[in-house]
Amino acid sequence: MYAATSEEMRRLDARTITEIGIPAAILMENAGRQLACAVQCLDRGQSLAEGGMRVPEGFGRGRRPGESAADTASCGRPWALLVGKGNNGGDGLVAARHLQEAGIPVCIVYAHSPDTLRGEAALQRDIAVRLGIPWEVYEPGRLAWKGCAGLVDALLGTGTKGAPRAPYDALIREANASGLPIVAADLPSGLDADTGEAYAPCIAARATVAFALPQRGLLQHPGAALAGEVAVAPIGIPGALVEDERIPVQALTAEVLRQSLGADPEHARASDSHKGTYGHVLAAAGSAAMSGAGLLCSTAALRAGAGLVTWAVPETLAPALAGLRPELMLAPLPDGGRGDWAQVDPVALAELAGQRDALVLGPGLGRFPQGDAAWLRRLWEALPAELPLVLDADALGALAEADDFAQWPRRSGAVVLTPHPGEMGRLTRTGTAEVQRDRIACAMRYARDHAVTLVLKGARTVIAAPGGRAYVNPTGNPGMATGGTGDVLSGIVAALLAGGLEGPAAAALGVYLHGAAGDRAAARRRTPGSLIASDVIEAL
Ligand SMILES: NC(=O)C1=CN([C@@H]2O[C@H](COP(=O)(O)OP(=O)(O)OC[C@H]3O[C@@H](n4cnc5c(N)ncnc54)[C@H](O)[C@@H]3O)[C@@H](O)[C@H]2O)[C@@H](O)CC1
Ligand SMILES: [K+]
Repeated sequence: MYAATSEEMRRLDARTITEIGIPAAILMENAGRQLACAVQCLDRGQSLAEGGMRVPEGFGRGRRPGESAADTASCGRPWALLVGKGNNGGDGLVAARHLQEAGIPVCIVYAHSPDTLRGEAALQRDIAVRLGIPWEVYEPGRLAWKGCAGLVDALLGTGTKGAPRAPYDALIREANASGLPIVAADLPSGLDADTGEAYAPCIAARATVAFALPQRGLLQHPGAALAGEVAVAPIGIPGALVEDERIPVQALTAEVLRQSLGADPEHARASDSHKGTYGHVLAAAGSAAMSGAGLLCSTAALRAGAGLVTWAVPETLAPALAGLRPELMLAPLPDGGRGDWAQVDPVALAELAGQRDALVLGPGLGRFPQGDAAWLRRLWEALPAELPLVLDADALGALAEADDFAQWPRRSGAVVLTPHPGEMGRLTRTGTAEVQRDRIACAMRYARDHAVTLVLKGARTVIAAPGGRAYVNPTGNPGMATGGTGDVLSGIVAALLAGGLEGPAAAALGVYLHGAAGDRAAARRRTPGSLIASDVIEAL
């Protein structure tokens, strides 16, 4: 499912109106009707999914502590529709009419005088007046919130620029403080539609109805949390136009994996296959203090379906690591008796890797005292150009030391980088906060500029392909924020590369399976906090 920027959405709306000839009032009618439908779900004590609305994979959410299914039933109390002066407000006015028709009491609260509405929104205002729907204009501190069943946030939509100004700011604060369930029209007011960044203040919604396509900002935190459960509602924008717009960002689903990326989440195997069919991974990972990272990475590669996995280690460490996992082969590399990677010749590692189908480098390597970028560059140049490569953890630290990575010789094989936000901040020479501010754009830019597949980890991991497309993963849970899960992911991706998938497909499928395994593993435990990385491997 595509996720649009506000500019892409504006273009789609405009083309639907001008090229196809569907009047704007019809789009608004469809949007408002779907918004009313969501209110009716909550009014019946149902989630949007339970009420039959289309909630894509990963867009649902459980109830927060203290919430019950029944706490949204109106019991004769009105739903207040908070209406801004743009078209988002117009959607709210349409919803008010449909709710009144359905016998649900409503009242309209205009942020500004209703005289300020224009176009289709003004049309809806006039209809609401003729139908006798009660209304008032917001005055700070004067609203009787306690008498309401819930709120509809139709204040600001995709036409918003920057933080909500008066009177929206005060109204949003009062709405959040009321504790009432809020259904947001298109996106929570105060959310940056493109980045998912929340301005102060921002509506914290129980549910959001995204019109036609979800905004990009709904895919990333904090937007994803502030939107609550998200239903994506068709409003009449033709699918052919959406395809024609060539929107680069998609929410990852099993269907997107199969259709856009040619990767099968079911991982079916041909009956006449053999271990050679599934490739041989070389995992260069682990050191004296962090041998577990190497074990997790190579075991995950086995569980993810690699035909064979060899674990390369500095030779001094090999005796202690032999036999930890009987299915693994061990490749000791001369280390001058020091037991660390800094003494291992990168050319020797490249020779070993050249006989395999994919190399994963990085988990638990330890940082080298100096010159690690030079070490990595020597390896990069010694490796066969077509060999698929995953760089993770300490290998990314080494890469971040290089001033000229964009000028390194391009590889014909896949290169997948799997940074967490801190590592990404170092790779981009910005910082974690800057990366997190607009994760999707940051990942897309890096992938394009460096011709790599970039996996930006964290809640709602972003997979950006060198060709410009990006995918946002819905699977996974906070229990996976524990040491070693990253090592597991890089092992999985390496296995999928060795099995023959392209970089973006291997990365997207790997992230998806990793999260899904984490979800299964968390479901088996009493609290997600007790999840450990080995559980994720066992759940693969
Ligand atoms: N034809 C269309 O374009 C459709 C649009 N629809 C709705 O229309 C919305 C977009 O409508 P608009 O483009 O009118 O914009 P909005 O309804 O998002 O509101 C923009 C209004 O808020 C003001 N504003 C902008 N930034 C502000 C800020 N930071 N603080 C306070 N006020 C601010 C603007 O001056 C403008 O009056 C969508 O989100 C969707 O809900 C739907 O009705 C479907 C069809
Ligand atoms: K809104």
